[in-house]
Amino acid sequence: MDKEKLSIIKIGGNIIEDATSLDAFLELFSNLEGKKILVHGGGKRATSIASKLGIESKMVNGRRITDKETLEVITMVYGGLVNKNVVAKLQALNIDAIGLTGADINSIQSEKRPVKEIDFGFVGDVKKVNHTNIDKLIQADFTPVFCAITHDGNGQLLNTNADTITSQVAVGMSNLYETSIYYCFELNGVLQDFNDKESVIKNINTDKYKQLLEDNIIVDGMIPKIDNCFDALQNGVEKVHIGNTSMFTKENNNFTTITL
Ligand SMILES: Nc1ncnc2c1ncn2[C@@H]1O[C@H](COP(=O)(O)OP(=O)(O)O)[C@@H](O)[C@H]1O
Ligand SMILES: CC(=O)N[C@@H](CCC(=O)OP(=O)(O)O)C(=O)O
Repeated sequence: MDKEKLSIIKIGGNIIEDATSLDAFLELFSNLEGKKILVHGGGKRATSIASKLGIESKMVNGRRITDKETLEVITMVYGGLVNKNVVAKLQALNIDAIGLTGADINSIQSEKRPVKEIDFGFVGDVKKVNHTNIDKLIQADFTPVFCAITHDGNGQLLNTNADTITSQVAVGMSNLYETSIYYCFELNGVLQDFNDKESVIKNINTDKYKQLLEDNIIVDGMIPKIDNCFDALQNGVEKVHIGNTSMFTKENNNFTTITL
């Protein structure tokens, strides 16, 4: 029997910072048919609030060095401020959303990243997604909204990149569903020429990716994002797309699809 479809949609920090695009996105998300999960970032907001508190933010390879104080900030910002506002806005759109960290219903367990050349502090690498518990919420017609926080099973919260949460939750849920990932951000897709917002690369496979990296067309945060896409596809996820906030609507066919 064919598996039922499940869409896992991620919104990045730039969308969260722009109330108009966030509201427009949430409206489209609320109209999306079928079972769905939302994952949100919020790195920009964490950086600005940390700065107001006199805490400097340090990123290495797109990942936040998370000391004890920074962990407190990200817990308040991702788990509280951003997550609860998104949930409240979805409730206003008649979506019965439930906000979660990975500690809630033991949904995402991770392991503190081992210290090698860099000590990332309280950053977690995902070890186990509890697809059974997450599915209990979905089956009850709740819409899970995940923030970028996981736990280690021993009472420690850990900061985990929202793109990674997305791919790992999708991999876990692909035990039960035919899963598709939509990474939504402020651009139309992965661009061939960063100065031309219409130069969307329609398809990227492993060979094309190698070439784009060599040519320095894909840089910065896009590198770990696409690495997460390939990881998801290699581990059971059916489809992965990168595009703007309306990419999952029928009218929009201008986005990037990642294939192996
Ligand atoms: N070729 C490219 N096309 C589009 N974006 C790119 C490209 N190369 C690098 N990027 C960068 O990747 C960023 C998206 O990744 P990321 O920083 O993880 O953002 P988010 O978490 O908001 O999705 C874009 O804002 C852009 O600056
Ligand atoms: C470990 C790590 O780097 N975690 C990220 C989690 C938030 C995130 O991923 O937010 P965006 O999607 O908005 O970038 C961070 O603290 O920035």
